[in-house]
Amino acid sequence: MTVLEDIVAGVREDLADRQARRPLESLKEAVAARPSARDGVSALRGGSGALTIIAEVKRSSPSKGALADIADPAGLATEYEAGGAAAVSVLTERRRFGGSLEDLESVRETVEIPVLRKDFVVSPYQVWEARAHGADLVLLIVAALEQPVLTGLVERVHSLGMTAVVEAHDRDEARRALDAGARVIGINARDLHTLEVDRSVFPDVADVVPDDVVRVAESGVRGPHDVLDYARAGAHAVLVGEALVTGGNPRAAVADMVAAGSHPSLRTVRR
Ligand SMILES: O=P(O)(O)OC[C@@H](O)[C@@H](O)c1c[nH]c2ccccc12
Repeated sequence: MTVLEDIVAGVREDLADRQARRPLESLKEAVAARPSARDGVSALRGGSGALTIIAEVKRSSPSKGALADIADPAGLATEYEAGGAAAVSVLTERRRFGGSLEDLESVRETVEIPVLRKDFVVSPYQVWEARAHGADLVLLIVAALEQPVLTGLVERVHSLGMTAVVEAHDRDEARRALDAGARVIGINARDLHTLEVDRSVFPDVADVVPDDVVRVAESGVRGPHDVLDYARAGAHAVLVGEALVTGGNPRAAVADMVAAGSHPSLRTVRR
């Protein structure tokens, strides 16, 4: 079993428990009572042509173990927003990442910027759940999904007014993401089967993603230098977790990355 398969097996068990406790009808009622989702595409594209930052609330990871306690996820998200983040990503997977839907809910209640549910979504139930707890964007991982299921989930996310961030790790997966109707593609430098990070994945995969689709570079961003490299390689947005939760000053760390992403030298290379 690869790491990804192992994580998804655990996710399916937890999902079955939640489904047994709360019927889909109840989630649908909660969704109907919510204000509409915020526009994730506009937020990630930014206004001025500068690269945008998605800052992640991440307690632990399968590759590094515990990263940060994060007793107050909403407080952390507020720091991210103050630093200039365009969106907040909240890990909701419990077993390996220490997240929860309560984290998602509390972040959504606190910040004005769009919020991404980061999890291993395999069923429409989780999409309803995401919206019921306030998500504006939902991650879908190509490597974890058969093509018809992926397409169905993208449609469900969009039909609920949210934006799917469809994650790919190679060119074939990026083509599958486009075929499934993705308007935002996350290009993950980390291989979810082995957990290896390879920053050369982004330029290789970005090549098959047209300019009208938002390109998000994910994982392994250590600081402003990596942000600048990804911007030069054509990223519209960069998703950062570990470097922000372990650095001690999340607001300043985001602000430094935002500054790197608006560097004047980028104006000639980016659209
Ligand atoms: O902590 P990092 O290396 O900055 O990575 C953040 C994010 O890209 C990573 O958490 C991630 C990317 N894709 C995922 C899919 C599931 C869980 C987590 C992820």
